[in-house]
Amino acid sequence: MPEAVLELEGLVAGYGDTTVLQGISLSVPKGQRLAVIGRNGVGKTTLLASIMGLTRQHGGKVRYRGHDLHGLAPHRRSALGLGLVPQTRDIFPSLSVEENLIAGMRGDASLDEAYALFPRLKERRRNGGGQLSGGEQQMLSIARTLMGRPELLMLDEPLEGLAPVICDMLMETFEALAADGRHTIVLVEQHTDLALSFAEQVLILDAGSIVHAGPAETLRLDPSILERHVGVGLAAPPP
Ligand SMILES: Nc1ncnc2c1ncn2[C@@H]1O[C@H](COP(=O)(O)OP(=O)(O)OP(=O)(O)O)[C@@H](O)[C@H]1O
Repeated sequence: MPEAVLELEGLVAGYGDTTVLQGISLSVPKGQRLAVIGRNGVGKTTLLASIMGLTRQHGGKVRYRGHDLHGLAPHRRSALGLGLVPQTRDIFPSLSVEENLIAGMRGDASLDEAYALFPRLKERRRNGGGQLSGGEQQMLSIARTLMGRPELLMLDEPLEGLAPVICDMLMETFEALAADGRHTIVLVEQHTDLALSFAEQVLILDAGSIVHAGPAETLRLDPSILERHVGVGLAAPPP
């Protein structure tokens, strides 16, 4: 059994006095690709934000490589190896692409590496973050997070609002990151078909609780589980 990179035990967390996550337990082994799906507002973003230390933890435990993260600020969690690409694509609009990347750098991370992953960013390196298209901003947000050398990479709806050709390119990038042996990936995604084709394991959240957990294959073979918990089936395969 590979070592667990991330373990949650009865995590209760939310915003101020309000609890959103109602006791989440999970274990993510090193190198796994986990997808988290569920209807709008069920707590997917709150789950990633809580692992990163951006919400109030009311109870339970978050462990990264066996270390209890309770009370640790987000930047300390980044330094340990956690990385979040937020839904809001947090980039500095007034800094250039290159300056954004440099701001996120840690250890032996290099600009060449970011540009090899996303050649488009090299072409746009002198442009301001705010001048980029939605797809380029997402590339920059992902590349900036990778500059922090995360071992646990959490992606919050990275395809939202992007053209299909960009979605395909980003999914290929996630495949490559998952295959390089250095990343454990947690993907929150509304495109259920893409999430299931990427992931090995899937969690379905509803009202802040896990209502289904298991291999992606189970959901591909029995889409009624998705219909029950997410309200959508899978797209029919092409003829
Ligand atoms: N900053 C916040 N302060 C207070 N409540 C919040 C905050 N952010 C989210 N919530 C609430 O927490 C609940 C879960 O929201 P969350 O964004 O985690 O859901 P989600 O599953 O990611 O939804 P979506 O798919 O729409 O992004 C919702 O009821 C939402 O209104």
